[in-house]
Amino acid sequence: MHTITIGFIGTGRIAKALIAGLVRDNNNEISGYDKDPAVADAVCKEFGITRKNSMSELVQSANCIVLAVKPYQIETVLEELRRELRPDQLLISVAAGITSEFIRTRSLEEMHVIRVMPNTPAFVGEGMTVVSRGKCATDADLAQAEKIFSAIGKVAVLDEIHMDAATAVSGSGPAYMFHIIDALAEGGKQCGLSDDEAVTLSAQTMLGAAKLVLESQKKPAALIKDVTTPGGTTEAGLHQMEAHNVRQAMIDTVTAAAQRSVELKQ
Ligand SMILES: NC(=O)C1=CN([C@@H]2O[C@H](COP(=O)(O)OP(=O)(O)OC[C@H]3O[C@@H](n4cnc5c(N)ncnc54)[C@H](O)[C@@H]3O)[C@@H](O)[C@H]2O)C=CC1
Ligand SMILES: O=C(O)[C@@H]1CCC=N1
Repeated sequence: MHTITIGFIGTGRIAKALIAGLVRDNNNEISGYDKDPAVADAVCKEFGITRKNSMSELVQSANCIVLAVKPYQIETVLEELRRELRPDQLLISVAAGITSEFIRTRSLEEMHVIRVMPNTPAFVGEGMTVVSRGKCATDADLAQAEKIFSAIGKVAVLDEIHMDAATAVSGSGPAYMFHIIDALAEGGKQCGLSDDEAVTLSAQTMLGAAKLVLESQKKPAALIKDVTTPGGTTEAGLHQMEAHNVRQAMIDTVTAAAQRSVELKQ
């Protein structure tokens, strides 16, 4: 199989989750550079990847470069990077809100850019990654990106116009799911479970429910019916969810995150 050399600029939290998943694929040769040497050191040692001492060193040795710095740091990184880049390299950005055109116009005119929105469950091979193609990226580039990210979970290819929505649902989504797991567990504790028991019951229930949605042909509303006995326990619980308008709270959560993604472009 063809080896892909992937270089990470920024080895912070999302890079770490991606690297943890990507090292399991032997076709990848991974390196990392972070301006904070302690951060780079820790990740490179933990996952046995090559630590580069400069951005220049990293760019020279990689055919796929992943920008994994904060959105506001992208412009500075590109200023330093553009002199080193080659048009045969693939530039992948995971930065929320930053468009592929912003990246192309600040790198090389003909740069092949792919914008990606991953999420932290990549760490355990259950990532959801949304991929979109920049102006000069080819079918082969898109296929390459799909191949890389399919090693760490599911991949969806969407037009870039949908990136704000994708960021709000699956990029930020794990945080909302952790919040719900924590709240479900807290309810369990208030009803007498220990902390560990409550978190296990809650998290495994989230996992199983998600799997059922993905693997059964049923819609969530039909699956709710399968759990709910008229006059039973689920119905009593669902009345509370409706009284507190949990559904609307989740919708507002996603629209606020998507709006923030729009603002990050400015
Ligand atoms: N954390 C998450 O769940 C997700 C984050 N993202 C995106 O990933 C990007 C990174 O986010 P996090 O990993 O959460 O942030 P982070 O702060 O944990 O990591 C960013 C890293 O970049 C390094 N860095 C900053 N400037 C640099 C430079 N000039 N050269 C080399 N390294 C530099 C920092 O030292 C830091 O270690 C952001 O743009 C974010 O929008 C996307 C999807 C999910
Ligand atoms: O909170 C953020 O802005 C980033 C993007 C998606 C997840 N974390």
